[in-house]
Amino acid sequence: MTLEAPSASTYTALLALVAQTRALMDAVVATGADDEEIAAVTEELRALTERLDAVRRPPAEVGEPRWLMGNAVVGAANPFAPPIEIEYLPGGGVRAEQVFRPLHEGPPGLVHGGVSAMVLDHLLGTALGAVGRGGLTASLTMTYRAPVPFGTPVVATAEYTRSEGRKSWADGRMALPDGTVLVEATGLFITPSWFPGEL
Ligand SMILES: CCCCCCCCCC(=O)SCCNC(=O)CCNC(=O)[C@H](O)C(C)(C)COP(=O)(O)OP(=O)(O)OC[C@H]1O[C@@H](n2cnc3c(N)ncnc32)[C@H](O)[C@@H]1OP(=O)(O)O
Repeated sequence: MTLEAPSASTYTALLALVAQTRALMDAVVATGADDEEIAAVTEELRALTERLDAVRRPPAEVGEPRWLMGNAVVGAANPFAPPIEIEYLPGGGVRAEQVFRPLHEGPPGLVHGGVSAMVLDHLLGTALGAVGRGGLTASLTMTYRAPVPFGTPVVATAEYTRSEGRKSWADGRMALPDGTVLVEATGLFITPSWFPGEL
């Protein structure tokens, strides 16, 4: 059985499910429960998974109202998404403030470099979308200057830099609130021929 696009009330219910699932994921990462308790919880989760998996919603199309709900960075319906809330800056560019969690760990106590790349990739793409230059990442170059901490706010920003035909570039970075730069990214995005004109 397949659902139509979720209604507003289903969407609200999904948000609650996702928030609870994020809490579950954090608990799984940190749990010190004994073997028996872990096995019992796993059995309950297996049953819950089967119930949710019994009905699937259709995949989203680019540009439809809820097309980013499953997105791994900003998706309201995706428990894996931190999620990042992106602010569009008046002078152009985008900004997101984020507190990463132990779920995003790479080296002990620090955020995984791939998570930083994922977040900055999305932010660069959003900065390009904001100026009508939406596209897919063709290359992404990361420079890691200092470890990204979790449990404390980190500020990510990005902006469009230039275009040549279907190719566009954007720069971005993650910094501590005092401006100390931790990670820098530059990306080339290409607008495929099938992309909608305005994103
Ligand atoms: C508002 C909401 C915003 C949401 C933001 C979302 C951000 C998330 C971004 C992503 O994560 S996207 C997912 C990861 N990326 C991909 O899956 C892309 C996979 N690759 C492709 O689909 C195609 O390779 C691509 C669309 C990027 C390019 O295919 P095309 O067939 O359009 O390229 P084509 O071969 O015609 O080349 C066009 C130009 O780009 C150049 N080019 C292509 N791929 C390149 C590459 N990888 N690196 C450098 N240059 C490249 C190519 O040389 C050429 O240059 P010139 O015009 O100067 O001759």
